[in-house]
Amino acid sequence: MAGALLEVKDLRFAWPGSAHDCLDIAALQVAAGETVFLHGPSGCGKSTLLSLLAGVLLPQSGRVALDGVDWGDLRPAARDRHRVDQVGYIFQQFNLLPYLTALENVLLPCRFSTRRREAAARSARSLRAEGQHWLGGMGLDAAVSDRPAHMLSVGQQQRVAAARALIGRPGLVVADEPTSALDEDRRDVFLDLLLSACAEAGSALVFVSHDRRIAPRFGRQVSLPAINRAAVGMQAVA
Ligand SMILES: Nc1ncnc2c1ncn2[C@@H]1O[C@H](COP(=O)(O)OP(=O)(O)OP(=O)(O)O)[C@@H](O)[C@H]1O
Repeated sequence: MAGALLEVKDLRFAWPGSAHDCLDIAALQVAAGETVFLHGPSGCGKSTLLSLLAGVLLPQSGRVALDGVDWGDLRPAARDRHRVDQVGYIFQQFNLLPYLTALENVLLPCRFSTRRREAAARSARSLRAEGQHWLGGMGLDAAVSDRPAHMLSVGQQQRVAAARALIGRPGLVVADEPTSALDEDRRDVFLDLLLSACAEAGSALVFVSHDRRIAPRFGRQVSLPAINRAAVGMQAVA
């Protein structure tokens, strides 16, 4: 894939103290703006792979490059900068700061990333307006934006986490099982909003879930056991 946004090549990763590789992936590429559904059974390494894609973990060998930059070539501070510039992360537990308001949570990446602050400032009259734009894009009205995160429902927190991932239009959004706490209707509404917001931002999306029913909503489906040479025998239960 020419000019892939995300490129994995000959990646091998073992958790410290483990005698076995958790992941051994010859190649995986994601194009700019592409939406990828990553699935596989519990424990097969989906969250570990997301951490490697986002430069939170480094492989023992091989290359993981985002926007042409190999995470392994960066010192820790530069890695943190590249991550906040280029990656929006939606965690399973959302990881909002509880005493900040919804809007303050959404604006956090702009505090730490000049690139995202400038991108946000180009798009709206003020950062506040841009934060509200992404909250609105995730179906949250202005009344929610000034409420502390700990006073929001689970569904609202999840939408705030998505708006925070999207502000400043990072190249890549990764989402780790963000729909696992939702019923089917709310899951579908959330996915509709997230997919349209990623399209508007021009962000690629790598979305992890056990729930294969939502797979057709994505541009591409990737079975982790199918591409992981360390996962002998896992494919049968994927
Ligand atoms: N911090 C850690 N230290 C050591 N081993 C870990 C750590 N985190 C995960 N593992 C191990 O790595 C393997 C892959 O775990 P991971 O959480 O990536 O799987 P997963 O596919 O995301 O699972 P699930 O669908 O249940 O969330 C598991 O065997 C797990 O025990």
